[in-house]
Amino acid sequence: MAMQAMQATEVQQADAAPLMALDGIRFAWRRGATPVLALDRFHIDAGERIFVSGASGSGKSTLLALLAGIHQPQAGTVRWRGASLAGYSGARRDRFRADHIGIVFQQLNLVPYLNVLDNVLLACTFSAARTRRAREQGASVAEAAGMLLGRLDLPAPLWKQPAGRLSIGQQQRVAAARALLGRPELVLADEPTSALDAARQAGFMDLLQRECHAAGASLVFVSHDARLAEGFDRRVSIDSPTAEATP
Ligand SMILES: Nc1ncnc2c1ncn2[C@@H]1O[C@H](COP(=O)(O)OP(=O)(O)OP(=O)(O)O)[C@@H](O)[C@H]1O
Repeated sequence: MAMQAMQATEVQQADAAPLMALDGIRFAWRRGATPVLALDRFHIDAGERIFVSGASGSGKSTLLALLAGIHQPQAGTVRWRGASLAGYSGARRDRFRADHIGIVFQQLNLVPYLNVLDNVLLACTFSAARTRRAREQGASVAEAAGMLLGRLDLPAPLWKQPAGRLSIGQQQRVAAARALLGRPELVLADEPTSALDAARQAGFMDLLQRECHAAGASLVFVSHDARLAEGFDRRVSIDSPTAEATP
């Protein structure tokens, strides 16, 4: 009975915890060097859309790498639904990322010689959980990918084209579809609009926010361009040395 009560309490705590919580974070590239990122508190609630601004070199990409479990801080805690990632091996962090996080990189990171559809399907290659959730979105993973591509204004005639032959704007939408396939709980975007003109930037921001909302995903979008912050639930600046990123 006592055990059942304890398990119930743990479940309640996990439910109450933010989706992701960074506390007391200090990250330096070399041991003993001055931290390039110092964040006292950065919490992400489920479904929340956060815009992170900061000057070039302020640590925005570093923050995303910590959220994605690519790097680990020298001090502080990174928790996912209340559970610390600190004891995870590299392989377990890779699996955690594949299962729960969609990433749109600054350089997009598409495989140029693979076709559009295969680039999107890569999201599920390393994750049974993403594959299962994608199948719930469509009759098959490929159908779910096609539905997403369609909603992102990439019609079927483009799907068999090598990704490297698409325009930058089209490639950005392919990268967004890959990040969203299989409904990850968290989407991270690292200045993916920097190569677009203002009108296309606005269009892409609308699409990304709309699709994250439809999937129930939280979104952390980093950019030095504060004009893109419209429509987000919260804005956070990481320019100050120990940014306090509370609502
Ligand atoms: N692999 C690395 N090794 C050593 N230092 C690095 C490495 N990557 C980034 N840095 C340094 O860490 C600091 C933060 O870099 P980061 O890329 O996180 O900043 P950013 O805010 O994303 O910049 P930008 O807006 O220009 O992309 C910078 O001083 C940068 O030079």
